[in-house]
Amino acid sequence: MPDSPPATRTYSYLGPTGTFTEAALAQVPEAAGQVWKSVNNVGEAFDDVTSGRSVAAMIAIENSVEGGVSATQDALASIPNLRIVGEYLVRVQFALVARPGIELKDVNVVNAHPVAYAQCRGWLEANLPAHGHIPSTSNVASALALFENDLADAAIAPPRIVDHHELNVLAENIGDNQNAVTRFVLVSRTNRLPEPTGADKTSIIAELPADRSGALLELLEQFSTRGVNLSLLQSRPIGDALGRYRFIIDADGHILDERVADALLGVRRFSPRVIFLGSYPRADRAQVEYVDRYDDGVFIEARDWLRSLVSGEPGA
Ligand SMILES: O=C(O)C(=O)C[C@]1(C(=O)O)C=C[C@@H](O)C=C1
Repeated sequence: MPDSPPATRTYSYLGPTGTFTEAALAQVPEAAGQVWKSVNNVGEAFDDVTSGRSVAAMIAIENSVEGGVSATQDALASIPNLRIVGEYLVRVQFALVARPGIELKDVNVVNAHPVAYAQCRGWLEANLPAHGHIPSTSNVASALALFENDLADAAIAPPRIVDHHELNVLAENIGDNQNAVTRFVLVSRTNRLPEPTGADKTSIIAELPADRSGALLELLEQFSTRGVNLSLLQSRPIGDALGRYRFIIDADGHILDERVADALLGVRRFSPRVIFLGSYPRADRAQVEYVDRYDDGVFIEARDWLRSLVSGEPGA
């Protein structure tokens, strides 16, 4: 009997087609040929994953100019059983686009996704100092809205939008930093850990014990005393009272690396709430560097030594 074809899998992404999020999803080999579901916001993407409608969602988590995407970070802290299984980088460049007939001098109001708007603030202040801003759900939705209503005169959008829609570029490269990059994560409900590659990242969210002086230092010591480098440390308000924060942490290495596992045990002993978001290959595939005394073998040898002392092995 012939094998039945494998069931198609659905991946959610912030659409419509042409967004940077879609460009990030295009980097996922397993998503090729599967169903790509365009959603209007990050909440909808997470909902697709938790309900099982999608096997995974591609979500923007950090921009090199604007910083962390708070909607993503807060959702990861509040929705249980989510895992980051991959990381992808997309260079972001923006153009100011408008319908034919509109010139730069006619622009009073601009449609833009808030994260994109924040990355073009300098250009807007210099070139359209009196402009108004209407937030849109994505970089492509901003441009398409120009065909749906007259609320704005122009939109901030990816430059290639003009290949697919009747729009003109009023200004190219309006981002304040020409090297801007957005970091995306593929989020799923799986409990399976991606294999360690030697070029991995581990993401967690940890809260500090209340009213303890030096608590943040103690949290960071869990990593530094095991030779684990951090590539992200960001605070987000927990939201229930002033002065209460949780910390989003990206650590170099995989949970199956002894030094990372040991650091996580330390965090778990100390923090009232720790969320493990996943260990996954780094987008840049850069090998994690660490000094020899934090190698797996050193941890294993020390544990074996302790075990032999406890079990009373002769010569221990
Ligand atoms: O994917 C898109 O194009 C988006 O509109 C989303 C998004 C984001 O959420 O950060 C993605 C990349 C850019 O930095 C700005 C906006």
